Amino acid sequence: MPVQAKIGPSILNADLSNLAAESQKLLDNGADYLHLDVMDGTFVPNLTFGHPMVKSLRNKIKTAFFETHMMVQKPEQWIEPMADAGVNLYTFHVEPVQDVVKVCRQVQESGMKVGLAIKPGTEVQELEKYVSIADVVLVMTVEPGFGGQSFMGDMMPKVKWLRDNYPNLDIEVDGGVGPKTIHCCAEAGANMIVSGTAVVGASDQAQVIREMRDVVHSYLK
Ligand SMILES: O=C(CO)[C@H](O)[C@H](O)COP(=O)(O)O
Ligand SMILES: [Fe+2]
Repeated sequence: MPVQAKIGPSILNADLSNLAAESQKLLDNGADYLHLDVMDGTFVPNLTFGHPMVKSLRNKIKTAFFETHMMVQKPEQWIEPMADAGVNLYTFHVEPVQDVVKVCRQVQESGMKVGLAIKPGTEVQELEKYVSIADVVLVMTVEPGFGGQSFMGDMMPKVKWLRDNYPNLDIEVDGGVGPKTIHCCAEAGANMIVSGTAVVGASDQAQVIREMRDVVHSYLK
């Protein structure tokens, strides 16, 4: 099936004390899914929230598609709690994991889709052996850990390599993506766009989301 253009705002830099309202606003403004950044203070030098928060959010927002971006040292540890919390797509980094295939299977057996993420320093070919089992691959365009960083355009060859080799793969980019950087992401072949600061901080969220989706759509064959 041909891939679709989807915009998934990251709530990392939103007002987390008001997460349900902030999330609902993003969805009302046209977000296709929510990207929830989970950090454990070990895999990355920052700490956010875990499954209790995601479960509370799910209790308020029943139907939206939730992705958790697991920036954690032991992704296998959080599969069951996140499935129970109502997560739809469990995206984890391959770097700290010994047996990526096994963790992918565990995620899928728990009822979630599985995404595989790579940090800027990781070769895209690392993903090649897992593409057939992954539902989504995520190419980080900043060093994971913090929102509001500058987009790394030199990650685009990874996206292009994936799109050239896997025309029907869901390819996600995350980090510093907004109206100024969406064109090169879309041209390289990304179709799932995570955008935090540029969307959350916009005076007209709906317009920014629509603009980015239109740009991605224009590059899809
Ligand atoms: O995974 C992340 C950081 O590790 C965030 O999803 C990402 O940084 C989004 O925020 P922004 O668009 O502000 O960069
Ligand atoms: Fe993220």
